[in-house]
Amino acid sequence: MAEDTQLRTIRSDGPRAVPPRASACVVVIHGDGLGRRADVGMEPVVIGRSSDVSLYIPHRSVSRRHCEIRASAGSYRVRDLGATNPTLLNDQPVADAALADGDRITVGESILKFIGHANVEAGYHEQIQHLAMRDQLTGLHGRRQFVELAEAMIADARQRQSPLTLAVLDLDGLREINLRHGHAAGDAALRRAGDLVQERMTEGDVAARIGEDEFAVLLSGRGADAAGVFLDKLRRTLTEPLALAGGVSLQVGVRTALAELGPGADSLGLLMRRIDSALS
Ligand SMILES: Nc1nc2c(ncn2[C@@H]2O[C@H](COP(=O)(O)OP(=O)(O)OP(=O)(O)O)[C@@H](O)[C@H]2O)c(=O)[nH]1
Repeated sequence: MAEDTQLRTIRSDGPRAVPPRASACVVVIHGDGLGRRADVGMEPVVIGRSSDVSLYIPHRSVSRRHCEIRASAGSYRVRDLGATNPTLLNDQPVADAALADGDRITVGESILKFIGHANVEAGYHEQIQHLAMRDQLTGLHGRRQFVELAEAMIADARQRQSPLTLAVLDLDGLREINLRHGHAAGDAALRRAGDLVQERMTEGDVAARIGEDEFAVLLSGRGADAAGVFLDKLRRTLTEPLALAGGVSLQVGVRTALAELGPGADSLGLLMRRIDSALS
């Protein structure tokens, strides 16, 4: 404390210049979908309740395809897509109108804010979203985000009748590792598990740390056989000794389970129930 008071205040020209971002963005600031955001790039951002839109708000006051935001000749526009509860722009019904930085767009019971690409707030929202949705240790999605993404993926796979399998890994002995070698060693074991999951998953898959020592991967387009191969390979690398500084070598155990989407297991809840009974 004393040291702090003796530190000289530096002269400063204020915050460093924030480079403008490549695109504007829209972020949910109130109601369902809070914190969710989307960049408005070349493709329009469609906002709605359908799982295949770019900004998904799972609330029944929101139409499946409610409105869209698009870049148009150097500016941005919002267009209502025939929503049951008309889209509002700064509290007024809107059919198609230009957007200005800071405009509020009401979609059902949620409110979104449009943030122009030169606004420092755009970067802030991106970082806050990352902090809120990601597991800070592994960089994977957290449980809440996983549930939302998984529900959308399951709805999509059912509609397209495409295979989908939930694979779960549960590390064994983390408590013991923490006790014997310290929390940093336990963190290293978790980080390695997260890295290996990320290395082995392919595009379209979603991975998350869903519990203290539990990881889930939703394998898109793959049935139980392919998921079994994926899990076996992961288990083999994960159970190899992990060498740490000071000559410490960790041996982590792993239990795995999988559940394929199908009759009797057609929701995330039912897939998780199968996983839980296989792991217990
Ligand atoms: N190092 C570290 N440890 C954690 C973290 N989160 C949870 N833990 C610890 O992980 C342990 C998880 O408990 P358990 O699931 O009973 O541990 P386990 O020994 O792996 O037992 P099982 O998974 O039931 O086989 C607890 O001791 C937690 O304190 C973390 O982020 N880092």
